[in-house]
Amino acid sequence: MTEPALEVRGLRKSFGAIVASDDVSLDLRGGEVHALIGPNGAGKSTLIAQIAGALRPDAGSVRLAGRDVTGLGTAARARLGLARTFQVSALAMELTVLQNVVLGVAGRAGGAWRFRGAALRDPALVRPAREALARVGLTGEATSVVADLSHGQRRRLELAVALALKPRCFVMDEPLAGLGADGSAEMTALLAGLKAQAPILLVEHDMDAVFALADRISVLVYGRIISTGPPDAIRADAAVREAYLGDAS
Ligand SMILES: Nc1ncnc2c1ncn2[C@@H]1O[C@H](COP(=O)(O)OP(=O)(O)OP(=O)(O)O)[C@@H](O)[C@H]1O
Repeated sequence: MTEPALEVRGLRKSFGAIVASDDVSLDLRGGEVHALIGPNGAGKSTLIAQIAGALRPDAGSVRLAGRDVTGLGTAARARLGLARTFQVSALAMELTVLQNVVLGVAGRAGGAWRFRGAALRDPALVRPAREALARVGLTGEATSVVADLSHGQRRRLELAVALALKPRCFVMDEPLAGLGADGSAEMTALLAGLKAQAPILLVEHDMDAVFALADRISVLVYGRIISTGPPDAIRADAAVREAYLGDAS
């Protein structure tokens, strides 16, 4: 069997008396969407922050494609192929759609900002940028300034920037937040197609989307994963219904 894209073992993180991650283990396998759900305060953000390298765990490990990255920060993990999206938008509002993607690729390749003009003409950067834009349906907006885009278009552009870097895995923080019904449906369809390229660890509050998209779901309650399985099994799990889904119905 191939290595999981992401492998989390025994993560622990406490804030004073609060145990926000309590011996959490999970993996993300090639080709899947693995959703992480749980009530407010269950520890989803804390877990994602440790996986992305923004927060140091008290104990446990994170492996990316078999490599132990527990001691590395966010930038190093990103360079190794972990794409964390939708947390804070890093788009340059005054630049065009295509420029944003090209400069994203150039930045990762170590290109300096002062060579921006050269980067924007370099076919080795422009080609993958255009491919990524096509993938998210923004080819027609390539020359639009980001400030003129709709919220939904900006979200797709963020995805294009991540995609152009050819990540090994995506860690997505509420990709549907703030999108209306149409935008959510569009993004959900896009994510369903993306997972073949790189698997997705997904935190999302929209349960309809989670159950439609996920191949597996892990349920986090008080910092612990109480169940992991395919959507049907999670829906039928009595402990999950009691702890979480029951609340919503
Ligand atoms: N920096 C911090 N200092 C102290 N307590 C924290 C900190 N970050 C998180 N917590 C606590 O850890 C627990 C888990 O919080 P976390 O934000 O990870 O949950 P969540 O599942 O992401 O919640 P939500 O769905 O509301 O975003 C909560 O009790 C929270 O108050």
